[in-house]
Amino acid sequence: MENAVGPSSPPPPAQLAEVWARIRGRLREEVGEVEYRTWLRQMTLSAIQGEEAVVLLPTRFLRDWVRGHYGDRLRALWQAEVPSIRRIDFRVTPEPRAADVAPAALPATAEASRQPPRPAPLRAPEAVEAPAGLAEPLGRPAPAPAPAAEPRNPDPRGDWSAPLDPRFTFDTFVVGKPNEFAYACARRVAEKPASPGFNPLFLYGGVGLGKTHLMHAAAWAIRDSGVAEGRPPLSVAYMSAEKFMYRFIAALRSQSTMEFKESLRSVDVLLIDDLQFLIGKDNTQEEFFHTFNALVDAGKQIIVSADKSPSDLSGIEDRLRTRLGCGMVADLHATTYELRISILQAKAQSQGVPVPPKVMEFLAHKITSNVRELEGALNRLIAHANLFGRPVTLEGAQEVLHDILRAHDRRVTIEEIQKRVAEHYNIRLTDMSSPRRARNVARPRQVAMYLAKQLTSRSLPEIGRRFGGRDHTTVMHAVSRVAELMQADSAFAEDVELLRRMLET
Ligand SMILES: Nc1ncnc2c1ncn2[C@@H]1O[C@H](COP(=O)(O)OP(=O)(O)OP(=O)(O)O)[C@@H](O)[C@H]1O
Repeated sequence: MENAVGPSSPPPPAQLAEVWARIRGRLREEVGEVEYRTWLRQMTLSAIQGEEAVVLLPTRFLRDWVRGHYGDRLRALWQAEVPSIRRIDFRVTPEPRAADVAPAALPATAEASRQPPRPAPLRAPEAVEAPAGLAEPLGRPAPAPAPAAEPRNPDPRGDWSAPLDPRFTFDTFVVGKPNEFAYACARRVAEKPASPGFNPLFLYGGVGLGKTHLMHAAAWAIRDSGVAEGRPPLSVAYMSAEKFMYRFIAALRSQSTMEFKESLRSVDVLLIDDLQFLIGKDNTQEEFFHTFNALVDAGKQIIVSADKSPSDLSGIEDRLRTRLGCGMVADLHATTYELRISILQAKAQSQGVPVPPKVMEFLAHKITSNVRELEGALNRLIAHANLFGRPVTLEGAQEVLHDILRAHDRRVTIEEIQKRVAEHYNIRLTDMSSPRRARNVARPRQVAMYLAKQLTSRSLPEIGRRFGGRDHTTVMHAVSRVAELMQADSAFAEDVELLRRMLET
């Protein structure tokens, strides 16, 4: 469903750079800023060779780590964009970097000499910058896949499940008080899909608490439910609400809405993640509403996730809200200390690395915001221990995680930052999340985003969400713009520094 280019051939280089930027962006959103920066930032796309994407990493250690931990996910993301790509070949970047010299001049390192000659490297941007003059009301990148790059489902019963995350199964989900109800509902749906009272299953809760994990787990189970008896896997379509909107708009532009509708309505299970991003998009909501009805009427299961319950989602049409709430609504609560400990134990065990209980207690006390961050911190510790061949210790943890821990110690919330900045510039608090772009509102908003990045450990996507559902590229743009302005304008810099000091004390 997520395919952005034709199934048979890779796109031309310019489009490929965009595809790669999208894949990295998606990964960054999924793993969070800390994990992305630690492991994935230095990844470059070298070439497409037949069914393989060649991805370079600067060291052997990083290459092995990325291949082991993100290899399947990257392959799934590639396949969703370019179905002809079936494998990823992770290699170590030769010295000097292939970008700087012609392939013939590459030194014959043992690594390089085992590998086939490398076509000219493709350098993709780190992330898509926020386009100037954005037309889209919430400040996300304009939805503009060219008609030529339209998604096509080669086979309506084909493998829609490629974008499902192989790590997100029931087996790897740790159950505790805060999520046991949602877990039980997902299990029930997996056992008896589309039963009345459980269709749709609407999962909601704060950032990084396991909504996506649970919806994927249910989808995997439904998909493979008949396989043991020799039946083929069922078809599952998974996409974010944002992607649904992009695809729908692209289909409208290329006059292929019928195909879009038919292909979607032919799936057995439909998963829509982060439904809050459909807010205010009337046409898309209308289309979603019809797809929703068609699937439920045909006895297919729908699972939806959002950051709020149906009744609290503003900007959603009433009839859709009613439809969304008419199945089972289950929330995932903030984690407890006990659940965080259990999750850490399970994750450490699955990686086969001994982590002393003291370190787990320390992490569970310090990193309380969400599971994604907790997981990212643990992964970082384990990687450092592997890298230097040392055991994980409390002292080591304090050193390795000092940046994350510092941010958590300050305990400044994004809401406090927004409030302080709004007061300081004398604008309304609601303007922090409004679509207004007048300079007198937009600049303070950028300052607040900048401070949120500096003073909290929230990832860019999380910050974007708190500012009216904006995209992470908008936050990135705000952060660099404010930094630039601070360099150029000392009065502005003093102002921002003053705000920072007020918030820190
Ligand atoms: N109970 C749990 N057991 C094991 N892993 C968990 C649990 N809850 C969350 N995680 C892990 O935390 C990470 C974030 O979870 P997930 O992506 O499902 O969160 P989410 O609620 O969908 O977040 P978002 O609001 O950002 O979409 C994933 O790696 C997931 O596997």
